[in-house]
Amino acid sequence: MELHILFKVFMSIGVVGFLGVFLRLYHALVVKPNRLRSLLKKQGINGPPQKFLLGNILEIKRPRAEAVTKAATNGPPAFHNCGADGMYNLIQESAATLLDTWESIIENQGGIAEIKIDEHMRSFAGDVVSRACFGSNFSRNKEIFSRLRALEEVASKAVLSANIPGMGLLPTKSNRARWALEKEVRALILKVVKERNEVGCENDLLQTLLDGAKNANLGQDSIRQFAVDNCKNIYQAGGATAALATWCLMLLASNQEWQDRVRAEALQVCNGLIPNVDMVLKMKQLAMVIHETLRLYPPAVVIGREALEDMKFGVITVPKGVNVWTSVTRLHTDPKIWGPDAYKFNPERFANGVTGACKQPHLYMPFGIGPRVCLGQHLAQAELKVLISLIVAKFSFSLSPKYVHKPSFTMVLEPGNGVDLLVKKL
Ligand code: HEM
Repeated sequence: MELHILFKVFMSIGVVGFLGVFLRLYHALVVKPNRLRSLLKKQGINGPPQKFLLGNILEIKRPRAEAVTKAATNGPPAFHNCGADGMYNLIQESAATLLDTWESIIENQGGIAEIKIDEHMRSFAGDVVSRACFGSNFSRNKEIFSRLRALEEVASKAVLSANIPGMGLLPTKSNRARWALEKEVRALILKVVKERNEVGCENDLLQTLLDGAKNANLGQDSIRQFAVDNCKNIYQAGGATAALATWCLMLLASNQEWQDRVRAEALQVCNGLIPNVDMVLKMKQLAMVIHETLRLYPPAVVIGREALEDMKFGVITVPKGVNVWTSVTRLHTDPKIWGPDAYKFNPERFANGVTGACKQPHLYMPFGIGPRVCLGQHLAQAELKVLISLIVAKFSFSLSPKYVHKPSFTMVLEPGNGVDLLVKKL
């Protein structure tokens, strides 16, 4: 082909590409914000609505298989074919690794050790979620966790610029890093899926998800997207459980009275045995502490829904296609709902469950609400109960003077500077 023709072809591709990028930016920067602003102005709204019960019409577009919904309501055993006792054994095995590590650190440091607990909690929660939900292929799971963690860090920085429309589309350094990581995570997850399809059936959550996608009458691309989205969700959920465990230990470290109460209960109920389902159900003080931790430091700070049709919330009209976000932290710390001590750590408020603790129990939503409520809520709470009861039975701990209170939002609400504890063996 002649040189000048080649030149013309390249020029036309360039012009079309440039026009495409320009139109996308114009829509994101000018058309969309103006349309939303005028809609909200018409309704006299200055900020997003904060308090309402999320209805069924506001939905997440991602499909959820029926079998997966069953897993959400049935509790931990539905994740794997090992039964309730097997699931508790699995959690206990992961916790044992953490306890052994702490014991040897304490021994090496002469009886009392300063431990930054965040990474330990992440390994524990990651270990449980991989084994409970994805069965085999542990090393690949580890790789996915580490890439997702990197993705969370990049994405959390992008949150700062998320309010500038169109920023997510520009090939900035952080956007390029995010796109590359997203591509990598997607490829890794699809590899896990492919390997599973080749190996055949197992009886775990991954299998439930894949069967659910196949039975949902979706096209090939949607099946792959369904698998990637749901697997990503579950891997990231390990991070939420780790954050919850970290906050819970921070609160027990700074509230010695509650640490003593939880320890006395764990020693009395478990009597040196590995906690099982019945024992965990008996630990009421621990349940109260976990509820209070989830109230003050809910790892998922917002719940989002998309309006699938125009709808009304009281005086507010939500047009089809608009995403609505509810601030969980705001609902959980509103003195009108929780009383004047709303910001105080007071697990006693949950002595009679959630209904006894607040005037409108549906506004307590650490695991979300409605048909898309968290799939792993029972697993996460079981994990935490087993881990904390084993820790308090073996160690006493207080906050290190190094600790700086800095709740930060990455993909979940985490202690921004980590949590350093002074730990000694009992
Ligand atoms: C402390 C730990 C956890 C917290 C605070 C948490 C919180 C949440 C929240 C707020 C949602 C959104 C619910 C809604 O939109 O109404 C959610 C969804 C979800 N969670 Fe969790 N989660 C945790 C642990 C887990 C674990 C361990 C798993 C894995 C087994 C898991 C799996 C999921 C899945 C698959 C969804 C999506 C459900 C759907 O879209 O249908 N979560 N979680």
